[in-house]
Amino acid sequence: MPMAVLRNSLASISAQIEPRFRFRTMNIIASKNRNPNQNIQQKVIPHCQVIPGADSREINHIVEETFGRYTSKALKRNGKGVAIVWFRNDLRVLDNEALLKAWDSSEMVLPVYCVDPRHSQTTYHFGFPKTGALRAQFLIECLADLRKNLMNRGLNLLIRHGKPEEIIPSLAKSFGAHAVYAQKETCSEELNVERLVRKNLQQVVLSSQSNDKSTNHPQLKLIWGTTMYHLDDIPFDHSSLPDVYTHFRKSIEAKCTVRGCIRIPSSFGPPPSVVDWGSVPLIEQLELHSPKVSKGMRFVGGESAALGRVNEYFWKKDLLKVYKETRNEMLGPDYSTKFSPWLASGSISPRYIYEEVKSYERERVANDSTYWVLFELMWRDYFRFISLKYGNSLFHLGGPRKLEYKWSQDQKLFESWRDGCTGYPLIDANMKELSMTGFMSNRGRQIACSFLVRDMGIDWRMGAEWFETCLLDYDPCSNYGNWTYGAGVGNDPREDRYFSIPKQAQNYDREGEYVAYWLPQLKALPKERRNFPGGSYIEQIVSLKHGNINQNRNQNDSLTRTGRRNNFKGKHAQVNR
Ligand SMILES: Cc1cc2nc3c(=O)[nH]c(=O)nc-3n(C[C@H](O)[C@H](O)[C@H](O)COP(=O)(O)OP(=O)(O)OC[C@H]3O[C@@H](n4cnc5c(N)ncnc54)[C@H](O)[C@@H]3O)c2cc1C
Ligand SMILES: Nc1ncnc2c1ncn2[C@@H]1O[C@H](COP(=O)(O)OP(=O)(O)OP(=O)(O)O)[C@@H](O)[C@H]1O
Repeated sequence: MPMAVLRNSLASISAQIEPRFRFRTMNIIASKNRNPNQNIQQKVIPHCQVIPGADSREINHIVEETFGRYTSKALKRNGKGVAIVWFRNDLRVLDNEALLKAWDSSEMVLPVYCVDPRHSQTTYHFGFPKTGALRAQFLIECLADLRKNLMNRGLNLLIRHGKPEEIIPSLAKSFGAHAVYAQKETCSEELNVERLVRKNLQQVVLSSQSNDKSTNHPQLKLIWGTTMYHLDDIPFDHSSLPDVYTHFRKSIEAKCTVRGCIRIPSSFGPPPSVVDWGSVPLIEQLELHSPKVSKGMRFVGGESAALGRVNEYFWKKDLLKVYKETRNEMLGPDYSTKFSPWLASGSISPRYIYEEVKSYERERVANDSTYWVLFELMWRDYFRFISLKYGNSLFHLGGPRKLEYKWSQDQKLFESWRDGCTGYPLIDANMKELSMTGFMSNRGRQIACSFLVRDMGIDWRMGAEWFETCLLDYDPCSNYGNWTYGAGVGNDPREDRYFSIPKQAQNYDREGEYVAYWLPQLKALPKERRNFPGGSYIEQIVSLKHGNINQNRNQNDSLTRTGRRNNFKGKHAQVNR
């Protein structure tokens, strides 16, 4: 059928069908006109790409359609008085159980976000900024969007600057709130705040008409909400969680199902009467300078943008079906989903992504790629549950296995890594992308981690804390979990996960496009030399533990030992994860 006829007939069908399917059909029309791998193959990467790419009209349309799909008119609330929702890393309206429970248990919901000054302090050991400017900007956008989506559903967002343990109990007292609902966290910094909020709520005495004195303090109700599989559904107590990811995955796949996203009412209102709802903070109020992303990807914060990105990656560009083949690339928006910044801030629920994958499998295709996104989301779940099992040892030098290695804290080496001046283009390009955009591919993160800990022998916590500063998708469990894994102190069944730079460059940046994008001085070199520039680039700060880069231009996996550092025991296997 000629394309114009196909387009007309699809458009006329789409006019007669349900809005949800109409929207997707139009996307099929768009994607039928182009090669789905076009962006991946051409690799003409413009200077700065906004993610998602859709304009605000299109995003609003997606948000309206999606919210409509998850709205139920049959929901009725059953409570009395006021309940507070304390938003933390769950900055969304859809599939937010804390919000729904607060609505259900009250006549009025007060949604609150506390801009915690501790997030503007420094990381635990090495004193880097706790939140870099790029993530701060992303979070500011998340808050603005959350407020907008709450207002569209009859509420607002109260924004206060200060510690939750001071603000929340004081609001509970002023509004006579009987309960505070919030998403449960698992790491000690957040647990400490939960403990203090609960303690201070105990000091608040409500002038309740109830005779039952035990219910006279506002209750803190912590709701599980971060993972794809619910904590209550996994087939083991967290203390007996399998240490090895594959055992964990097989067990949950065999024994659990993912719960459906919850339905929401058409309005969460009315809101309580509030004199001043507070403004969304300006970046300067967080003592940071406004960041400008001039190159690479610029992620837009918020639930609306997150829904836009899911729509773009799955339906509009039709990229889900090739995810497994492209996910190890490093350049541009299309090789992987880029969902992580929104998942980390809770702007999107992993269960929503699960449901979209299942719809895609029904409506388009089910293959290894569609499964693999869920496989990766199970990694995310795994690290979250591992943090429950191992507590603070995830952050300790010896990791969950309490292994002792000799680590260096050489400042000069560390700074060359951090600033992207090691003399290894693949490392330098990745580190520049991280500091300029707040993002780095999974491939890049594994290589940069391996280089820091294995080639430089640097204390892995320095790398993890630098990632904590910079990453838009910083999540304590995924970040420290992956770092302990990469440093060989986590639960990796392989003894030594060494990533050889020559081999990684050959496999994942053969033409040197990635390094030339971030290090334009390499553009003039022949493609095959960009990753191996020799004297045309800055001097290498260390030699590689396995295989000198200059000797290995055409050699994939030389195991020449330089003997420079030998901090690790065990066999040095080179791996491709
Ligand atoms: C040293 C190191 C540090 C990391 N720190 C973080 C972090 O702080 N926050 C974070 O979200 N991810 C972290 N990751 C995991 C992974 O690199 C990112 O989740 C991924 O690159 C995000 O891009 P994406 O959304 O396009 O991923 P996709 O490839 O599209 O994967 C889909 C989703 O699966 C999840 N996922 C994929 N790989 C992993 C993984 N290895 N561990 C946990 N979840 C995964 C993410 O939620 C991701 O959004 C780290 C990995 C390494 C090696
Ligand atoms: N959300 C988080 N982000 C970053 N780091 C975190 C987070 N939660 C906890 N940590 C880290 O967990 C560690 C807790 O260390 P802390 O000293 O308080 O406890 P501990 O287990 O008693 O350690 P130690 O026995 O070494 O004193 C710190 O490194 C802290 O930064």
